Amino acid sequence: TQTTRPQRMLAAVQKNATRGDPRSVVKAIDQFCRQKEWAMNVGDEKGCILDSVVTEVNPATVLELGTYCGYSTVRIASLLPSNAKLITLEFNPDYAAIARQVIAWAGLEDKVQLVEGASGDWIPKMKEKFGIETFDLVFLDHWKDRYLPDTKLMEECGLLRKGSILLADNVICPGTPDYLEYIRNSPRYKSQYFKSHLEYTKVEDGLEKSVFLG
Ligand SMILES: Cc1ccc(Cc2cc(O)c(O)c(C(=O)NC/C=C/[C@H]3O[C@@H](n4cnc5c(N)ncnc54)[C@H](O)[C@@H]3O)c2)cc1
Ligand SMILES: [Mg+2]
Repeated sequence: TQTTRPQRMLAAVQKNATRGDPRSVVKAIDQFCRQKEWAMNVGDEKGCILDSVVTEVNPATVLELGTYCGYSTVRIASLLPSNAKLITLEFNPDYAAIARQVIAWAGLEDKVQLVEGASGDWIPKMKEKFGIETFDLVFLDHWKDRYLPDTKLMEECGLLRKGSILLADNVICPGTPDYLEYIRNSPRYKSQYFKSHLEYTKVEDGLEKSVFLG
């Protein structure tokens, strides 16, 4: 029977990466996507920008929207201080199952809580279910038409504090026009665009980093 692309990506990790070595997991996925099959991971070029933002923020609490196969989950978690917590939401059970194994291969399961469910359902439960007051960093990389509603939901649920950072993937390609318009014109955010390329291609894309001003 035919395997899926995420299954083939996981096989590449288990074949080429060293257990417990997050950087080798990231490298194995990037090699798979460059040499074998393109997949919608944030990738190595935008991944370096992600790494620099995570390092600069040094967050104690991180929310990732859209785990997919766990590539950015591993990148982020590998840079977190020991007591930090990364919650990642994924509503596709097949992707979630692959991501759990990728995260485990990297040896990061203690830093990551993968929640199988929809962001719209789980954002309002963050305080009661996980004891989260606010998020220091949010990485948005799920369906592009959910960036804006979920950002408004996080505001309404009081999950953002003065200084919380939102980092959004794909603001050019596929594009998130309504989110960009809102976040760049809202007096409650200070935004900065990091020009880059769509993962594994020469097409323009970029990350939008926004600071919540309270
Ligand atoms: C035209 C065109 C097409 C594709 C591309 C290339 C391209 C490049 C990229 O970096 C991309 O991130 C994407 C992209 O579409 N990403 C969507 C990613 C979704 C993942 O998140 C999951 N999910 C989606 N909504 C939710 C939700 N509410 N709650 C919980 N999980 C959710 C899904 O289950 C997937 O695991 C596409 C470029 C241009
Ligand atoms: Mg993306």
